[in-house]
Amino acid sequence: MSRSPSIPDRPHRDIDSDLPDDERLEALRGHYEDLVDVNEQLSDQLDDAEDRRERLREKVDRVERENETLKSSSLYIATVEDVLDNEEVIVKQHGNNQEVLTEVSSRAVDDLEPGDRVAVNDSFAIQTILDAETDARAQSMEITEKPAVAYTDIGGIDEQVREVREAVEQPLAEPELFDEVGIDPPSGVLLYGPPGTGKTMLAKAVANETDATFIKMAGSELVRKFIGEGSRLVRDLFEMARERQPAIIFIDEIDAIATRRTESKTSGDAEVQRTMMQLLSEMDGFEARGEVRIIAATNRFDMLDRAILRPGRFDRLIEVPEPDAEGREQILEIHTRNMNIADGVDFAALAGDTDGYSGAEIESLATEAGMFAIRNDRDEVSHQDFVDALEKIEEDDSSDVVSSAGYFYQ
Ligand SMILES: Nc1ncnc2c1ncn2[C@@H]1O[C@H](COP(=O)(O)OP(=O)(O)OP(=O)(O)O)[C@@H](O)[C@H]1O
Repeated sequence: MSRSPSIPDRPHRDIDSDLPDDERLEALRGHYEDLVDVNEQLSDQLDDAEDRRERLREKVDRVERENETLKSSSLYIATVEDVLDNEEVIVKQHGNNQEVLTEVSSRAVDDLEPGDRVAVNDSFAIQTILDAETDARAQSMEITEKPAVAYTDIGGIDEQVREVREAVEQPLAEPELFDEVGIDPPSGVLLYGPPGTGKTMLAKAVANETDATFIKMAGSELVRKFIGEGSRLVRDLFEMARERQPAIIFIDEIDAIATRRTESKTSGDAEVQRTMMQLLSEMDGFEARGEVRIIAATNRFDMLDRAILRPGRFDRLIEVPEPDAEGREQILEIHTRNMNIADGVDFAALAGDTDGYSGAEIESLATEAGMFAIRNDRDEVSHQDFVDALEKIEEDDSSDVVSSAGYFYQ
């Protein structure tokens, strides 16, 4: 706090009454000038004090108003859509989907990100950012405005890319085609196949190509991490997609919530069952020609409850298999695009040596080969680096088997 300025001393002069008249007059004039000086200083100080009082009064008014608003009104929940440069954000109120541009303080703007849930008052001023704990929804969903995956980043599954484009991209990009012909596009697309073959990539690539928001939820997390909240979160997932449409909902590991019904009736099973029923009812009430498309993925097709495969639900099944030799070569080329590759690296031969490798494993092979080059002080990756990397991966894999077997038999 600034200290008040000190009050100037009252000017004082002893004027000798015996002085000749002209000298006394001179002394009195000097005294008068001192008085005028002090008067000016005091009047400046008074102006300053009045300014300060005005500023304080404004501050008190503002705090009182904020206090009143907080006391008197309920707050509404909204989602931050966009944070602009000039301390403004766009929020969308839940329920009526009204989009509003609102100002925030420079302090608060740094804490806000698109996708955050906030509480706003009647005039849409943001009062609180709902933290992650209040907001399991934010934690359970991964929302990406524009995923950085293109179709050209996906190798070896051209046929699957074509099918997904037809079932997901076309209804979003050219809905009139379906209107004209008078058919509904597939409601949901189920990608199934071994881990690491590009299912998530495919879903992200369609979102990217169609400028749709990508909203991912992992089935396994719904049943393990957000126990008791599964069905609410599924409802939120669809609501979020409608708010942000065009959107692609991607439910990974759908088998975790859509397993075949077992005989056991534990409370955990009942909870999973409720989550699945919510998913089915969301899908049944869904506008097939709308701007939200649903993709799910599983590595355990055999375990799925057939109820989710009925027409109007996941009615387009696309198998994403492990890549064949040609596919592996393409994937190797994709993952070495930004690497400094020496002449003489034979991708076709490497593809032949990696039978049974998934796309994800081929990506690790490329990274491992790069590590060999670095270890040997080279900035170019040679064919031998790939061969060494392959050997290391196979060794690591076989020691994994030994250790897991050891653990199993303990
Ligand atoms: N067909 C592919 N082409 C290029 N890269 C691939 C391919 N498949 C997998 N990858 C690489 O592996 C990573 C993991 O792939 P992705 O997450 O799409 O697999 P997934 O099939 O969804 O696996 P999971 O079933 O384990 O979720 C990708 O980020 C990518 O780098």
